[in-house]
Amino acid sequence: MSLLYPHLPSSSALHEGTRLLITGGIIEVYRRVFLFLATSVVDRISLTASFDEDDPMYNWLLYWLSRRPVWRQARDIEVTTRHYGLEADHSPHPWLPIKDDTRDTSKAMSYLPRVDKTYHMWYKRRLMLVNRVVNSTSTSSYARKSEYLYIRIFAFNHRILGELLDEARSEYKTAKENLISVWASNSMNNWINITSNPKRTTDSIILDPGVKEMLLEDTREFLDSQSWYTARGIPFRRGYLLYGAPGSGKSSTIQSIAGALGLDVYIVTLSRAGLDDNSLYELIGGLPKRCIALMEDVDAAFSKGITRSLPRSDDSEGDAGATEKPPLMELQDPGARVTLSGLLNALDGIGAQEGRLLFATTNNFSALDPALRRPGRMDVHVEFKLASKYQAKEFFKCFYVPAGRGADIASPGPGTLEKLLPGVRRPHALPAADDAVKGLEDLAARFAEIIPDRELSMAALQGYLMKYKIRPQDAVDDAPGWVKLELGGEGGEERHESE
Ligand SMILES: Nc1ncnc2c1ncn2[C@@H]1O[C@H](COP(=O)(O)OP(=O)(O)OP(=O)(O)O)[C@@H](O)[C@H]1O
Repeated sequence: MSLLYPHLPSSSALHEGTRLLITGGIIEVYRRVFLFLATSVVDRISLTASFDEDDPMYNWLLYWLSRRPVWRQARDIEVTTRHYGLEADHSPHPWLPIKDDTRDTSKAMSYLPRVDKTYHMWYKRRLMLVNRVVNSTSTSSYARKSEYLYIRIFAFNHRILGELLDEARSEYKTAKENLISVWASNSMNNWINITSNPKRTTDSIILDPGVKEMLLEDTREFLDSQSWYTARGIPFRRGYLLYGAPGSGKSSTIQSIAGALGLDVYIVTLSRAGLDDNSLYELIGGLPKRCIALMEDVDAAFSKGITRSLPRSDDSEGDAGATEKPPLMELQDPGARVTLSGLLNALDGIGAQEGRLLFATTNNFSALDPALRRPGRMDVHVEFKLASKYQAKEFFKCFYVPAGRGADIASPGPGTLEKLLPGVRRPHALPAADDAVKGLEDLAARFAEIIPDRELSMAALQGYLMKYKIRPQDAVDDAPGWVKLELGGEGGEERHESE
């Protein structure tokens, strides 16, 4: 002990040590209290909202963020070709140093907040913190990354957040005005925006007179009549079955209707691997309020065809049968397990989304189960046939004077007619607009005379005219030879000549 004694701290050193300890403790307590108070104050004067990437709002906000001037000064940013569902949006990006070339086929770029970094910016004179986070979930069977966006705004109430969301939504909607978004489901049963296409004008779809107008009027009227349906207790949904020849414009018509109504298209692929009755039910239940649900080639999803032998005259019986009998349909894809009754339930069961337009297409109408095509599920049936002479003529005109350019022909600027109708040989010199229109009319009429009625598809006509993009006269001159070839030689020619 006497040996240790000189190494023990003196009483004054002990005193100093204790003092230091207590002072440190007090400072730490103050620090914690300060932090606690600061956090409570910040929590009271700010609000935080989180957005999941699977939610459309996430895209609205990312698009809105990408167009803020804050990125001009930021030193740590993500440069991306992400398109937020606006792939075909070519509006110039305000803050990009590199100008997008519209002829460039590569994707447009934009700036974004980098993942796991917090950015400060001002919104309507309020401080706003933006943070993007990626969470990974992995189980033995799958690994998935999901992205979240956190926005903290210093404000006492939700008004400013509401204004921000409204602004983001309307900026996004404006950018999307001329586009339609196409959605499909992923293996996790979430709707993913796969692309967005420029709207196709209804003028560019050439159907028999009245068909397009009927479809447009019917869909518009349906969307405007929710209260009518509610008052009568009729489920507010409507199904359209477009059937007939391949390449006759079924899908294109649906696209143009979606554009005209401003609705997004949600593709339901019944043969998707891993899709079963429950997930189909869930998927259809997760459709937004107003949209077009599209089931293409609805018969082809089932390898044995929809051939249940039920009396066609009594569809209600067939309907009951659909739930009682085991389904006779099997899917081509062994991984997919949707049954007929599962499909019927998803279409009009309790979980079926109200307010949606369902479009189904098929090349084989008679292969569809009567229960699937009965009114209530498919209310409107439209047959798409091979091209008529009327369609051939109108399509020819539309092909050489794209929709919306008719006005240019009526009052052409310098050189417009040469550009629009480069190959039309007119009897009189340009720029006589009447002559140009007449020249095109004459060519279109000659073309329609050559095309046999209901023997070639519109897609085939389009494919042929594509070879004569700016040579309408040659397209007409060469048409007889092409028709002969298409219809299989002499027989084709005889058929044509006999008309
Ligand atoms: N009636 C039409 N009017 C204008 N273009 C058409 C028409 N029909 C077909 N086309 C053109 O032909 C191509 C194929 O058309 P679309 O895919 O709409 O046919 P579909 O009937 O859906 O074919 P499928 O049954 O094989 O899916 C499109 O590029 C489209 O522009």
